Amino acid sequence: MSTTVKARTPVGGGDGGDKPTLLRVTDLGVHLPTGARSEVEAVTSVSLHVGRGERVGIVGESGSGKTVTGRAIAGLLPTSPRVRVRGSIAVLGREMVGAPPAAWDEVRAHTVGMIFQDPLTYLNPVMKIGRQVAESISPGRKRAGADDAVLRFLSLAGLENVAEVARRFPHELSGGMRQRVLIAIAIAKEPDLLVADEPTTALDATVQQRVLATLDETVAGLGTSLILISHDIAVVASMTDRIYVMYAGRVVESGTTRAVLTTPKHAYTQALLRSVRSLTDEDVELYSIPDSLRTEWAKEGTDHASRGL
Ligand SMILES: Nc1ncnc2c1ncn2[C@@H]1O[C@H](COP(=O)(O)OP(=O)(O)OP(=O)(O)O)[C@@H](O)[C@H]1O
Repeated sequence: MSTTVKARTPVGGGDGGDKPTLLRVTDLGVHLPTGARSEVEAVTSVSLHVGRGERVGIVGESGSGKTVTGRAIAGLLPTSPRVRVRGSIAVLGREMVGAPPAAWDEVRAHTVGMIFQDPLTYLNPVMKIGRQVAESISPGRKRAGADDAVLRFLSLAGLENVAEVARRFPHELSGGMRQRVLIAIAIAKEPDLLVADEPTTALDATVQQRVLATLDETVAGLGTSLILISHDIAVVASMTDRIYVMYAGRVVESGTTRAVLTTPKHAYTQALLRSVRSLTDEDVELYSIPDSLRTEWAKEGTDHASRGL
């Protein structure tokens, strides 16, 4: 267990149905080319929704289709004509499957932002941090004082000495600072929805906790909806209202975070929960796990591989 972020109290009635829908994905399928004549169906029949201000987790093991789902939602799948997307991705009611690149540019400029795992891949190595944040700020706000806004977003993303940070290049910052810069760049667009794909996986445990806490506070402060993608169910659990569990390209279980954690129905979810932890007292308190379930898990052991899953 690596996180000490406080357990999140679910919002509303739990299934998100009481929140105005910001994003509705229906029966999403994504085929990606893997060679000259081969392809993989990376995502099959995925349906999910996110309400305004809601936080949703997508969890599953490596290769289960989380990233492809997140990239599809942000319109960031590879651009090859051999990439086939079917089903529906409705952003604020607007259908985006089959939409032209300009429509996706507009959605990414105002509505959907994405934070990736590896900041160095996404930051421009030869551009100062301040300018990279400034380029994310909408033109109207820029006129109102670009420098102040840059410093404000860097500060909102949990960075200190922001004037100094703004003058630096990406390689002059630590991994945790770079990840915070990515958060600043993403929130500078003031999106309605942030898709954070394994935002802290590359960081060590202590930095991970701090960056997660910052992400938590930032989206709460701005009222931004969040899709948090992680292989680590503990990270997702502590930050989200609802969870979708993916396995082999499909959603195999979904529900409120509490329900999925305490009464997982699908064998894969049960295995995922067993595999991520030997429960400590802190976990039990953090996730409000009932004693009965703790005892049951303890009896079953933690090695899901031996169960052939
Ligand atoms: N650009 C790509 N081209 C071809 N196949 C891809 C591409 N990206 C992902 N895939 C395949 O799509 C499937 C789903 O991958 P995806 O990256 O979404 O999984 P994931 O759950 O995010 O895993 P991880 O946690 O390792 O990132 C896998 O079979 C993967 O090999």
